[in-house]
Amino acid sequence: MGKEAHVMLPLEKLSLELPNGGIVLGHDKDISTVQEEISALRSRQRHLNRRRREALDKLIDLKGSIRVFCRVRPSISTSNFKIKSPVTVEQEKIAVQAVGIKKDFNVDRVFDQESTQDDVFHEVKPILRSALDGHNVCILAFGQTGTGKTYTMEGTNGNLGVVPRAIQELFSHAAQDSSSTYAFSISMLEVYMGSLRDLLAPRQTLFKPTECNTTCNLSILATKSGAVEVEGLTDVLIADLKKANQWYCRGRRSRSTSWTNVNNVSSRSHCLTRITIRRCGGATEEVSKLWLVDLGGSERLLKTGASGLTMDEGKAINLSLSALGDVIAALRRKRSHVPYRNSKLTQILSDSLGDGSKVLMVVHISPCKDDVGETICSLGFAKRARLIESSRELSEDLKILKQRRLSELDKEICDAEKELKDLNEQIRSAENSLAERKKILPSVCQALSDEKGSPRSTLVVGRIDAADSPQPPEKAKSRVSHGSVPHFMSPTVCSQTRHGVARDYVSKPRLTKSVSRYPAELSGSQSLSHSSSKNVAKARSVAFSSGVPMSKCLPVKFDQINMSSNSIDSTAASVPQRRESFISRPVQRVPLHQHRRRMSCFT
Ligand SMILES: Nc1ncnc2c1ncn2[C@@H]1O[C@H](COP(=O)(O)OP(=O)(O)OP(=O)(O)O)[C@@H](O)[C@H]1O
Repeated sequence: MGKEAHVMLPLEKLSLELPNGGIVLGHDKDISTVQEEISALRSRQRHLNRRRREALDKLIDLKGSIRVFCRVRPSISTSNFKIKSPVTVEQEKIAVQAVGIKKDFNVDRVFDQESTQDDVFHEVKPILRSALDGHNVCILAFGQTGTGKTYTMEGTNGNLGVVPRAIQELFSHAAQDSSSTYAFSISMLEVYMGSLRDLLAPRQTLFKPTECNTTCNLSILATKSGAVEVEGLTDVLIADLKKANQWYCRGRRSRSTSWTNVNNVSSRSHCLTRITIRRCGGATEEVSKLWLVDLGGSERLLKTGASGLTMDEGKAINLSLSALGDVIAALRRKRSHVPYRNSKLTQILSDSLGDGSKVLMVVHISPCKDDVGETICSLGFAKRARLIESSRELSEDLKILKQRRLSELDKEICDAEKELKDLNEQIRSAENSLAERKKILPSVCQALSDEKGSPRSTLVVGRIDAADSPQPPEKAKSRVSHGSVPHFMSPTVCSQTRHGVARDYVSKPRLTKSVSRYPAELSGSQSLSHSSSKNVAKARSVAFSSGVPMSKCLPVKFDQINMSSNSIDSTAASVPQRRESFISRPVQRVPLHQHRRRMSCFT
C-alpha cells in the first residue's frame, strides 16, 4: 500500500465527545454549547430588561407622570440696545417681573434662551423609553403663538426637533435591542377648526392644490378596551428611518399655516403625529402610542391682527386649548368625570393623558416685555398641569431624599443599559459564530441531528427497515434499484462473493459492532466516488444501507494510521474484531482521495 491510500475514521475518533452528545471539533466549541451559551445570555438579557423597565417606571413615577418643561425663545429684537427681559430663569424656576407684577413658577426643567435642540431632546429621551416599554406617551408643545413650538417639535434642517429625533431614537433602540422585535407605524392628523384632517391620506388628484385634498372630518371611536382610534386615519408601516422621515415630511407639508402679525408661518391648527409601537418579546405583543403634538398657538386675536378665516382659526385653537385646560383641571382634582369629549383634541388624546400614561408638556414663552400677559397665562396653564401630581411641592428634606432616590434609579438604569449593550454584542457574536458553524458543517449538523435517538455505536449491517432508516433525498432515491442499495452499487460478480460473507455477519447479532463498520461491498471508494455537490446525499444513502451515518466519518490518509492494506477484507472474512477504519483498494484510491479533498472543505 503506497502513501496515497486513505482510510475512513468515524468522526468521534478524531474529536472530543461531550457528555451531552455534541462533538467538539478540534479545540473549538460545538454547536449545542454555543446554543446553550446564547440561551443563557438571552435569559440574562430578559432579567436585565425587566430590571431596567422597573427602575425606569419608578423613576418616571417619582419624577411625575406629568412633567412640565419650559423653554424660553431667544429674543428676536433687532434693536441695538438690549432691553431687560421680564423673565429670569433658574434650573427649575421662572420668575416674571414687570410693572405691578411679580410671579414665580416652578417647573421640572427650564431651557433658557441659549438652550439647544440637543439639550431639550436629552431630557425628552427617557420618556421615549417608556413608550418602547409599552406605555402610552404624549409630548405636547404648548404656548403663545410665535414662541417656538414648531421649532422645538419639528426643528429646522440643521437643527432637528423632537419628532425627527424621537423617530431616530426609536429605530436606533430597536436595532440595539435583540430581546424584542419592534414594528413602527406613523399617522399624522391635524385638528383644524374643530374637524380632523388626515395629513397622510393619499393625494386626490381631482382636487385643486388650494383645496382640501386630504381626508377631512374623521370620526373618533373608543374601543371596548378603552383605547381610542380615529376611524379611517392613514397608518403607514415604516420599515426604516428613511421611510419614516419621508412620511413625516409629507405630513408636515400638508399642514395648514398662514401669516399673522406675530408669526410669518403660523400654524393654524394642532398637529398630531402618532407613532404606534408594536413590541414583540417572546409570546407577548405590546402596543403603545407615542403622540407628538404641536399645539396651535394661544393668541390674543387683536394682537395677531387676525381677521376673517385666520381669526376663526385662532378662535378654534383657543377653544380647544381651553378644553385641554379643563381636562387637566379634572385630572388634577381626580374627578370621576373628565371632560374629554368637549373637543376633538382631548377626545383623541384621552387614552394617553390619563392613568398609566406619561405626559410631557413643553411650555414655550417669549422673553419680551410685550408678551408678559401671555407668558403669565401660559405658565399658569403649566402650573395647573403640574398640579395633577399632588405630591409636587415637597419639603426640603423630602426633596433631598427624592433626589437621592432618583440618582440611585438613574444609576441602576445606566448600569443595566451598559450591561445590556455588552450582552447584545455577546449575543450577536455568538449568533454569528453559530451561523458560521452551521454553514461550515452542514452535513455534520444534519447527520448529528438525524442520529438523535439512535445509540451512537449501534450498527446494523445489511438490510435496514425502511421505517427506521432516514429517507434518502429524492435524487438519491431515484437511483435506488436494489432495495436500499443505490444503482451504482449494484453487486458485481466479485462483490456478490463477498456479500455472502457479509450476510453471514448479519445473521450473528453479536457481530454487529465488531465487524468492520462498513460491509465489504460498500468500501470507501465505492461509496465516495461522487462529485462533491452530490456526495452528501449519495454518501448518506450508502451509509444508510450500511447502517452507519456517513457524516460520522472523516477521511484520513493511510499513512497517518498504522494499518495494513488488506486488513478489511481479511478481518471481514475471519474473526470479526471491532475495527473503525477500512482501507480502499488501490484501483479505487483516486476517487477516494478526491473525495477526501472535497470533504476537507467541510472541515
Ligand atoms: N429656540 C429657538 N431658537 C432659534 N429660533 C427659534 C427658537 N424658537 C423659535 N424660533 C424661531 O421663531 C420663529 C417662530 O417660531 P415657531 O414658528 O416655531 O413658533 P410657534 O410657536 O410654532 O408659532 P405658531 O403657534 O404661530 O405656529 C421661527 O422663525 C423660529 O425659527
